[in-house]
Amino acid sequence: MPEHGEPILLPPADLAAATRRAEALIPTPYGDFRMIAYAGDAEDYTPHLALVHPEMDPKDDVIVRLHSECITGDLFGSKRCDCGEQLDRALRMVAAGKGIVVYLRQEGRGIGIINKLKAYQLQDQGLDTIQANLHLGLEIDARHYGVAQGILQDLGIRRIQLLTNNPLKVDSFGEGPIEVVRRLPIIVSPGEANRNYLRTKQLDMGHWLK
Ligand SMILES: Nc1nc2c(ncn2[C@@H]2O[C@H](COP(=O)(O)OP(=O)(O)OP(=O)(O)O)[C@@H](O)[C@H]2O)c(=O)[nH]1
Ligand SMILES: [Zn+2]
Repeated sequence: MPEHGEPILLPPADLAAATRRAEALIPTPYGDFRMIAYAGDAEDYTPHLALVHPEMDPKDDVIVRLHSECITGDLFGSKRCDCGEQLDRALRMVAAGKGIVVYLRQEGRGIGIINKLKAYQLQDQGLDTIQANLHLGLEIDARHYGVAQGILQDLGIRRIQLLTNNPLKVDSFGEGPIEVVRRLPIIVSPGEANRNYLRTKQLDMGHWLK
C-alpha cells in the first residue's frame, strides 16, 4: 500500500473488454430508456451503463452523450461542477432525439471518488482542479473512451452527434470505426461554486465553453 502522500498507481484500465451483461426497461421522468449494463466481469458492481431510447435507430446520426460518473454532481446535485446539470440536459436531449447516454464509471476523471474528495480538499486550500490531481501524484485526466466506442459498436452505431465541450473526447474517436459527424455543445451557466472550475476547464484544459 502506498504511504500517505506517495503517488497512487492506478491499475491499467482494460476498459475496451466490457461486454453486454444484462438489460431492462427503465421508465424515467425523461421518458423510457433501455438500460444495458456492460462489464468485463459478470460480478462487476460498477458496470458502464447505456441508456438507449427505445426508438433509437442505429442507422441515424445518433445523438450520444458520453457522461463520466460524478457521484457528487449527478446524484447529489453538487454545485462544485457542471456534471449534474449536464446529465439532466443530456437526458432531455437524448429523450427528444432518440439517442443514447453512455454512463461511464470513470469517477473524478478516472481517479475515483476517494481521490476526488482529497482533490476537492486541496482545491479548498487554493489549488485548482489540475494542480490538485498533480499534487496527489495522479494524472490530470485518467479517462479512456475505448470502452464507449465498443458499446456504440455493440449497438450497431456508426455515425454520431456527440454532446460535449471536451476536445479530448472528440479526439478519442480518431480514425476509429465510429464517426463523429457533429459536435453538439452542452454548456451550463457558471454559478458561484463552479466558476473557477469552469474557468480552469476553459483556459487550461481547452474546453469549448464559449
Ligand atoms: N479529479 C477531479 N475530477 C472532477 C472534478 N470535478 C469534476 N470531476 C470529474 O470530471 C468528470 C467530468 O468531466 P468534465 O471535465 O466536467 O466534463 P467532460 O466529460 O470532460 O466534458 P463534457 O463532455 O464537455 O462534459 C467526472 O468524472 C467528474 O467526477 C475535480 O475537481 N477533480
Ligand atoms: Zn461533477
